[in-house]
Amino acid sequence: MPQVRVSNIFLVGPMGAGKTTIGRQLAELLRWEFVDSDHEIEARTGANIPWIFDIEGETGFRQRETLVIEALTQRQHIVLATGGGAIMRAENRAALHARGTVIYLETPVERQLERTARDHNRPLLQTPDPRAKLTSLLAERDPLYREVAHHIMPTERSSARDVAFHILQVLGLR
Ligand SMILES: Nc1ncnc2c1ncn2[C@@H]1O[C@H](COP(=O)(O)OP(=O)(O)OP(=O)(O)O)[C@@H](O)[C@H]1O
Ligand SMILES: O=C(O)C1=C[C@@H](O)[C@@H](O)[C@H](O)C1
Ligand SMILES: [Mg+2]
Repeated sequence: MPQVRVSNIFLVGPMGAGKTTIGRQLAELLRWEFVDSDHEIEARTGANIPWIFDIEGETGFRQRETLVIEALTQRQHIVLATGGGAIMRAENRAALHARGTVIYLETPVERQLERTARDHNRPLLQTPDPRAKLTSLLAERDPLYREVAHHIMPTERSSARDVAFHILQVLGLR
């Protein structure tokens, strides 16, 4: 089968999977532009994510997210870190799958908890039991991450740097 040329890399996965961290490193290694859909939503709205959730609810945030995914996936040679819930809408999954190579950063709940413990910018984790929340989100979303992905990369036992190199290797980019 002829190798398909990779023109974009889209990272999907749960909170704390390392999408932002690994995405930045990939972009640097490839000399491509790095874009983070959460940051883009904040920049376009002029408000941070907790504020958007407070004022517009999760539904308002998801509408903004779909507009941003639709716009960003039309670019070329970008590494895009998506928000953890970006795969919830079928239209987002369709745009991601068709317009780039989608990598699922597969990460167990224990690692997600460790990696998100010090950060309060994730409204869905402002709950008395973040472990239970991450567990139920992953149960609901894991099938969708798998559905949209072209490749699945475990992040549990590797540093962000090693995951980035492994992705380049799998995609034949180094
Ligand atoms: N493979 C890894 N090993 C150890 N730590 C990691 C790894 N990947 C990311 N981290 C660390 O975990 C934290 C969360 O990572 P990051 O913000 O990149 O996750 P994310 O997937 O973008 O989350 P979100 O969906 O909430 O935006 C950061 O402090 C980062 O340095
Ligand atoms: O998992 C989620 O639904 C979210 C993840 C973050 O990246 C942000 O997009 C927001 O906090 C929602
Ligand atoms: Mg992120």
